[in-house]
Amino acid sequence: MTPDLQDTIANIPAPAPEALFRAHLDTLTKPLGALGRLEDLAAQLQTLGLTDLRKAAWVFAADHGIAAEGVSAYPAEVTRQMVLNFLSGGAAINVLSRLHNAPVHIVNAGVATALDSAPTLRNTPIRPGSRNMLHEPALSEAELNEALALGIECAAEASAKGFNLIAVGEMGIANTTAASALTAALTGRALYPVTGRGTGLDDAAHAHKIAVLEAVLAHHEPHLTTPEEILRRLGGLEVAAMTGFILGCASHRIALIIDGFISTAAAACAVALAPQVHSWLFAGHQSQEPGHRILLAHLNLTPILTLDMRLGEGTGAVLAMPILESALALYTQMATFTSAGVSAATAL
Ligand SMILES: Cc1cc2ncn([C@H]3O[C@H](COP(=O)(O)O)[C@@H](O)[C@H]3O)c2cc1C
Ligand SMILES: O=C(O)c1cccnc1
Repeated sequence: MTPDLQDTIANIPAPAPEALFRAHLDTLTKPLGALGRLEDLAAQLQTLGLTDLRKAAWVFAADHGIAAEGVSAYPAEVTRQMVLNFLSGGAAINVLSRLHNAPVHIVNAGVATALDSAPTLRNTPIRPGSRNMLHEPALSEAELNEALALGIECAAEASAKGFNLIAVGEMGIANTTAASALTAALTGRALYPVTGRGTGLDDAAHAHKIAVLEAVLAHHEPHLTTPEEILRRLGGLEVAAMTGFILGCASHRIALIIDGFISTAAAACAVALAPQVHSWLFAGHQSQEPGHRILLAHLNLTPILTLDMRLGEGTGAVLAMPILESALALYTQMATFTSAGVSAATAL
């Protein structure tokens, strides 16, 4: 672990105890517990000191060497094409980010073909896509450290801009394959239950994706002994950058809304490296990818939304923002039984 990463992890603050905030929720003019999960979300926001929400989305993009094995329904060049779409404002994440006032920041962590610079693009590719993990680790040690450092730098930038609630998204054709490999390695589950159809594989292509993943894990298995090795061998440039970003944000008191399968795989790596980062995480939604439900359960995170989405980009995370804002508004603005002169529960 680099000194930078060690410092970042050491600086992740502990949340405040929850009891006082739960007690306040119980004084509000509603039956005890009647706001359900909104009460959990409100209490968590309070423990993190988030009393007003300053939102943004960060989307990390990179290509994947494993795409050469035919594991995605779409060609690898879609990664770059979608980054251009993000920059011109036409992707789903752009629409939702505009609607919910969460400006999108795009990071090129390793798209294979060069991209021109643009004001909303951090254009710092580490290498032209990850290596093909069927034959070698996805990243060298130096590349892993660079990608983690890139994420930590982006977190410092987010903090300097004053954001305190950030949706974490990604773009990288074949990255559900990386997420499945990471999920199997981190949870100990078999590949079949954690491998889905990604962008829409048919039965034969899905079976091929699982066979490729079996070979990948067989190749790396003896070396998957630490979270860093798991991330380095089975991850990717945008996954490692997201891992660094999540750790960095938490160290700056920025809460994260994680998105779908890939973003959650990065969060799982972050938690494996630094369990205390967990307090800073919200799960925006549960995607259709079967491995996502398994990974969320492994992380003990309850998704805010279930909309049967399977997109990524940070879309499910941004969609959860109005729910978090609602939870906070209820917590701060509702009258109490005393202030409103409403009778409390009858003791039966
Ligand atoms: C047009 C298009 C837009 C996307 N936006 C996100 N993804 C999503 O699909 C990819 C992962 O699926 P797989 O592992 O099957 O390639 C990622 O890039 C992810 O963000 C997209 C995919 C496509 C085709
Ligand atoms: O769960 C996701 O985020 C996801 C699923 C399929 C394809 N891309 C992303």
